[in-house]
Amino acid sequence: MRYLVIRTENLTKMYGRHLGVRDLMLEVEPGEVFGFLGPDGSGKTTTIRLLLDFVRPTSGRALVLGLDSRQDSLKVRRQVGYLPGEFDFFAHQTGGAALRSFETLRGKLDWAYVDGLVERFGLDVDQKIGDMPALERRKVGLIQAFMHRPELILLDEPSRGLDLATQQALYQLIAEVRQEGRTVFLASNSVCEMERLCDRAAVLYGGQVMAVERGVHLRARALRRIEMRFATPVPLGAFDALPNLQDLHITPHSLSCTVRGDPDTLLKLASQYRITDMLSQSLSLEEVFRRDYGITCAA
Ligand SMILES: Nc1ncnc2c1ncn2[C@@H]1O[C@H](COP(=O)(O)OP(=O)(O)OP(=O)(O)O)[C@@H](O)[C@H]1O
Repeated sequence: MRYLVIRTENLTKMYGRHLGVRDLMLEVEPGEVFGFLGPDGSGKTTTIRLLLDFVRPTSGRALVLGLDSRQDSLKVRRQVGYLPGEFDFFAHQTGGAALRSFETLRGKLDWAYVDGLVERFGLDVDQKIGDMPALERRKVGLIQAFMHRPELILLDEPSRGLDLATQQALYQLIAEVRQEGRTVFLASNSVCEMERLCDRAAVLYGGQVMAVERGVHLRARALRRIEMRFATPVPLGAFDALPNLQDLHITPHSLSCTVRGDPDTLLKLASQYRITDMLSQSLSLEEVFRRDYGITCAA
């Protein structure tokens, strides 16, 4: 069987009668940045917690780094890097002491690498975590997720609460991890982040995967707003047969519509008439996903 960094087979979690996630069939390849895109409550955190055996599946199973997430949960937790949605551990310790504590969990660390991360994120390692502002606590969370150079890093809403400099440092780090052939699983509700960082993204909605898109092809779902003016009257039904038009509004001398994907057929048909003016404007991916899945772009 082909090696996958994450494989889930009909992974389902019910919280009593309340759905967490249903029938997830995820396949994450080595070396990719895999996005997990969905609005709040769609099941992103539940999925990550299932992968780490913090919650138990109702049915189905997950393999992480080739290990069964339940039977080998300790090995999985030791080997992966994980940024939880909220990082609130070691409140009584300084940032530096907390990072050292992770060595017992994860085995010998390369401290030159860890110190480099501390410097890049600008963390004050002498401050007690309990006294830190939320941003500094997030930095501790990020550093501990990357510090042991894991093969797989699970990030739950990593940009939440970050300032621009920290976000840039994070994006750079993710790019480096990818270059080294390691894998990142990134849960986020930001389409912008997905498009920017991910090789592929699964779109999660209501606990189910709606689609898996290549990052660059997130654009293939693109929507374009097109407006045209015509010198001579155009029959009102002239464009009715085109399947990829939405919001079509036509008068004898003008047309406005939203085109999904390639505008070629519209342009060929319209060119039968004399066009005096034209406007084409790409709608953002945010708008694309808002229309498709009701997802909004937070970043
Ligand atoms: N412990 C729990 N008990 C009952 N329902 C839960 C529990 N944890 C999560 N849920 C429900 O499962 C669904 C998925 O939640 P989950 O937190 O995984 O989504 P999410 O996409 O990570 O959203 P968020 O970003 O808001 O955490 C939601 O409807 C949520 O209310």
